[in-house]
Amino acid sequence: MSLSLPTLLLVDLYILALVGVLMFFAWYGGRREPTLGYMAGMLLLGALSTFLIALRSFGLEMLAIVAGNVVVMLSCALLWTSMRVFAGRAPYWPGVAAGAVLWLLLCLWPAFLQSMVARIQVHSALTVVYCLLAAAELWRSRRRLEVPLRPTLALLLFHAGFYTLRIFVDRGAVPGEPSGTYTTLFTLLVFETMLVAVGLAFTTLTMVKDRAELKFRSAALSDPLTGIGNRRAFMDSGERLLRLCAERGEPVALLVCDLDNFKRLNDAYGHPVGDRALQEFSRITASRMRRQDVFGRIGGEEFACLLTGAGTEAACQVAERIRREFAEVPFVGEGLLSVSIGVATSEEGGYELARLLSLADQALYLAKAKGRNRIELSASRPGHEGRGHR
Ligand SMILES: Nc1nc2c(ncn2[C@@H]2O[C@H](COP(=O)(O)OP(=O)(O)OP(=O)(O)O)[C@@H](O)[C@H]2O)c(=O)[nH]1
Repeated sequence: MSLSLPTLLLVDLYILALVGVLMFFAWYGGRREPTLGYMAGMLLLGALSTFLIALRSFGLEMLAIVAGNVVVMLSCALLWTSMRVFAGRAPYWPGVAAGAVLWLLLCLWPAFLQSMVARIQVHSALTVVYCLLAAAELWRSRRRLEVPLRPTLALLLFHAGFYTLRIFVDRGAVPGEPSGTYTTLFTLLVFETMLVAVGLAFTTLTMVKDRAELKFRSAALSDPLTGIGNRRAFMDSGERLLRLCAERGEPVALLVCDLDNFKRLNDAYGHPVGDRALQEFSRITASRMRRQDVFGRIGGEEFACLLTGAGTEAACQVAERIRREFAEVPFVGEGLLSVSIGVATSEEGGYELARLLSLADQALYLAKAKGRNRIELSASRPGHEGRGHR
């Protein structure tokens, strides 16, 4: 099977323009994610460069060599910029222009213009540099980005490798010799570049979509005021943790914490002060949690903590530290800040979250009834009276 170069150039032009336009609409019609905007620019400039390079067959050699390659360099630079903005950095415009400017300057030098090998080597080297820069942008931010980057990185490195090979292999069309080898190489090059560009468009779109989903998911699970998990997050993670602990036979304790007289605090000092109290409580309690524990805001001024490996005594110690530390926070309206905590453990409630919550709620109710700013244990065990701690 043989591929005719003019046909391939036509297909290349059509595909890059089509994917570029689709990418443009993905950017324009969506949330104007800049990564997609630069990627659309990369594809549309790619299509334009194919058009300019194809003009060579119509005798417009200089236009193809000078303008065609300037556009290629700008297209590569936009690929790098697309990855750069995805990684959260601003575009670096001198870097974007550098490849195109260098090409233009070299074209002022007749020896360069006349040497096909030199042109191939410079063109390939600049392509490799932009691809490696794009890959480096993703690689340096790989931990922060939290979405799969491997397909994009693989395509960038494959393309960089392909063009590195070209530097050593492609000698261009040798005058006086049949141009068969050069044409085959060039055809392969156009084909590879087209596939990589389309592949990158697809993987970039996927990365952007994955990140948006991640953002929505974490927004749906976190409480914007305190930054900790909300009720849904607590219930989801709590159920998971309880299943794990049940399998291991590990004890678990649940603390349900409710700030005291919170309505009075709000009424006396205003909601912003109430909000600060909630933030302060979250900060103190979060600092008492271990990595495997689950902590969340399950209601307006109600919080819950699931403590792994904790029996009654350990749970009461943690609860008492939280209660004391919160009561000692220097705050407006001295004497107003306090918390009541109800404690239930897997010993009496088993590993069912709803049951543990109900037992801890009963204990909390007892704590409120006994004057607030105290800790009460669930009284569900036979012969066990709710015990107050203060
Ligand atoms: N500032 C602020 N207030 C909130 C928020 N969510 C709920 N509240 C308030 O918390 C108060 C809860 O009041 P109550 O349920 O009567 O509880 P309380 O005043 O703490 O009384 P006890 O629990 O019995 O000590 C209400 O006034 C709510 O408006 C919030 O995000 N910010």
